[in-house]
Amino acid sequence: MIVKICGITLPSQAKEISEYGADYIGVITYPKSPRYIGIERIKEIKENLKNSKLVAVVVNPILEQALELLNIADFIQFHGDEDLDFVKKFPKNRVIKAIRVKNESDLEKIKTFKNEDITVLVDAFKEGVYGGTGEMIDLNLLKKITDVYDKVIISGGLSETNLKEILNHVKPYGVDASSKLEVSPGVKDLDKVKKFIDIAKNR
Ligand SMILES: O=C(O)c1ccccc1N[C@@H]1O[C@H](COP(=O)(O)O)[C@@H](O)[C@H]1O
Repeated sequence: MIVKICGITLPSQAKEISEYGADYIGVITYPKSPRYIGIERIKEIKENLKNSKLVAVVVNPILEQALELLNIADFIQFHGDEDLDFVKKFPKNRVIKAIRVKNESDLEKIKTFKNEDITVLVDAFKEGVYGGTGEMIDLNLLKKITDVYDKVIISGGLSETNLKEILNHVKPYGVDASSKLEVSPGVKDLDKVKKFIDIAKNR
């Protein structure tokens, strides 16, 4: 199972979390996020990754900017209102399409990307906030989602205190956490991060 730790802003923390075994390290390129970092800091973080892949999280990007990010990042995560036509302009094996889930009707959106073999990340929907909300998707809905598609990374309020229970109910393609593992926006609590990775890796 893929373990992604997102909202990383500090190269030193990227290094330590990568060395501890995170498969993916996520950075936020959305300027309105308190975890936003610019291209130079993204490059510094990339230089500090051991075996982890770098995921650049975007929200409704300009096409050229998003394509440029793929010169640095291994994956681009579309976390806004991007539709399938836009997402298909990118190599599908380097794309993660985030779907902010409100209710069961969003299963149709997930199937749309499943039909194109595009990896999906599900996050909790919150009006007016694109991500990093710390809010969870209902566990029964998460079960329905992971029954519909095997290439789903689950996110939204995941933490070292709730992950074990969640994994007793669902076996997702991956897990992704950010705000619940922080001491402040963009600054991770490394003990919490390590506990999260240990639980996800069942070690
Ligand atoms: O983290 C953010 O600030 C953010 C801003 C805009 C789009 C996505 C963002 N983060 C993504 O949201 C998930 C879930 O976050 P959380 O664990 O509930 O805090 C996070 O993993 C990022 O991929």
